[in-house]
Order: sequence, then C-alpha cells, then structure tokens
Amino acid sequence: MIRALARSNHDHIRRALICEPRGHREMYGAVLRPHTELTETGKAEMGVLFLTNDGYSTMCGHATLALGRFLVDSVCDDWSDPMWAGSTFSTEHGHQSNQITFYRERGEALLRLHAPCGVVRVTVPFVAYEDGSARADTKRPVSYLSVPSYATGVSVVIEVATSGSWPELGQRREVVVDIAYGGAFYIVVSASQLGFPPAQLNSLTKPTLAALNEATKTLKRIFNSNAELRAQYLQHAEHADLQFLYGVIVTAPSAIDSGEAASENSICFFANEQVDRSPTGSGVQARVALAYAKGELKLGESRTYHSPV
Ligand SMILES: O=C(O)[C@H]1NCC[C@@H]1O
Repeated sequence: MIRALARSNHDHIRRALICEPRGHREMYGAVLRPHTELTETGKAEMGVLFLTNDGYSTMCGHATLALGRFLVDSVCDDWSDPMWAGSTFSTEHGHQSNQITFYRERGEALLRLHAPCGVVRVTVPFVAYEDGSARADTKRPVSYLSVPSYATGVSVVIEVATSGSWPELGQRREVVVDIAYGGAFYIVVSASQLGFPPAQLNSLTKPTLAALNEATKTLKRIFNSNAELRAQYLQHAEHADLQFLYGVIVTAPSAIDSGEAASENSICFFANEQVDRSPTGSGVQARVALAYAKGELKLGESRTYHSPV
C-alpha cells in the first residue's frame, strides 16, 4: 500500500536521491516513517520504506541491521528529540523510551521495525556509561527476527528458448531453480545451473559479474513472462502486493572454511539488476527456509552465507 502510494505520488524523490547524477546504479535507501498504522497502534516503534534503483523493496536485512544501530544512537544522542518524546529512565530496566526499550541487564535494546513485509524485531547491543548516557555497542553484532519465511518451489524447471538464452548456458534449454520468500521473493539458483563454473564465484572478476548479470536478468525476464510460474510460486497468504519476484541469487559452495558442515557463497541481483555487497538479509532468510524445506538444515543448526562482492 505505502509502496504503491510512494510510486504513484512521490517517485520523483526516489529518482532524485537514488538515480544518477546524485546516486548511482547500486544506491540503496531507507526512508524513516515514524507514523505508520503499526507505530500508531503501539505494534512497532518505527516504520521504514526501502528504496532501490527500480522502486520500493519489501524487506532489507542489511538496512535493518544498519538502521537498528542508527536508531539506538539517535535516541542516545538526544532524548528530547520529538521523535522520541516521552523517553524515561528506569533504574530497573535501564533507559526506556516510549519507542525503543533499553534492557540494562543484558545490554540490549529492542526495537520493532515496521517494514513493508511486516514487523521485524531488531536487537541492538548497547553500552551504558556511568554518566547515564548510552551508545550502540559496535563490538557486538546487531541481529533481527524477521517475518515468517518459506520455500514455494524446490527444483522448479524453467525452460529457456534458444532465442532468449545466454552464452554460458550453451546448448541446454532448461534451468533448475528453487524459489523462496524471506520478506521478498527470490529465485535461488546454483552457478553451475546457469552454466558458470562454481569456482568463478569464489574469485569473482568483473567480466564474470557482467555475464552473471546478463544471465540472471534473462532468467528473471523468462520467469516474469510466465503467468503460470508467477501464480504458482509467488504466493503470499496476506498481501498480494508482496507477490513479485524481487531478485535472483546465484550460489556456489563457499571456499571459506567457517567450521560448519556447509557454507555457501552467493551473489544477489535484485531490483533492476542491483548487486548486493552483502549476502543479503531477506535472501538469507529465504535460503534458510529453503535449506530447511530440502532437509539440508535442521532446527537449531546454523549455516554461514558469504558474498564474494
Ligand atoms: O539485505 C537485504 O535483504 C537486501 N539487500 C539488498 C536486497 C535486499 O533488499
């Protein structure tokens, strides 16, 4: 809803901020929304609208981590800021604003972020100083609990016409992919399915990145031009406006030994072929759900996701 409104009435602001000449192809943005239907009813402390080179994304894990730390520091910097009006101090629970709760005992602040995909619960470690001030702790990681994630398609065969292929696919006329939701819908496909040696992901070069860009763009176009595929694999029980293919994630076994049974390398192409510098947050959620659905990961097990970019 808010994304549709932003696109129809305010898209000139996104274009001015994100696109050339002020921005660039890989620019990403987050607009804070202190007043949303969920902040107004006490179900979230802050709302956010994410901006891409193509429009408005529904979830962004890496922006969520950054925003968590930014928002905690904003509260700490100025308790009297009207955005945080009503801030109080409690010796029992540490600082407490009417927006973010600071738990002194565990040194963690909790914040509920209203993202377009739903409420994301962010935990931000902080340090409390003797003079009563506090600050996000940069030595400990921010984490979040996101919306329910799930796989919608495992080993889905996508046919590729000769006229709409890419060089690395050679004579093959189909590609096998997985599809999953993690606040946004992703196709997850191995480098080898796209015709690329997996090792190319671990030592990425500019030509490989450009070729992967072309292959994923073509795959996305083929998927989006097929109404049956879209109807079958982009299903969200509550919100129809979340039902679109946001990105394609190309994976390969990681060359980095993380001490776990399995770790993956990947590149995420999202929006209009933007490349994520991180392994993504929403994409990782989707891949965890996928690994669970495929029986590769059990509850309580962990896995590390890397990005070569
Ligand atoms: O971390 C994420 O979830 C995002 N990064 C860019 C693509 C996704 O929105």
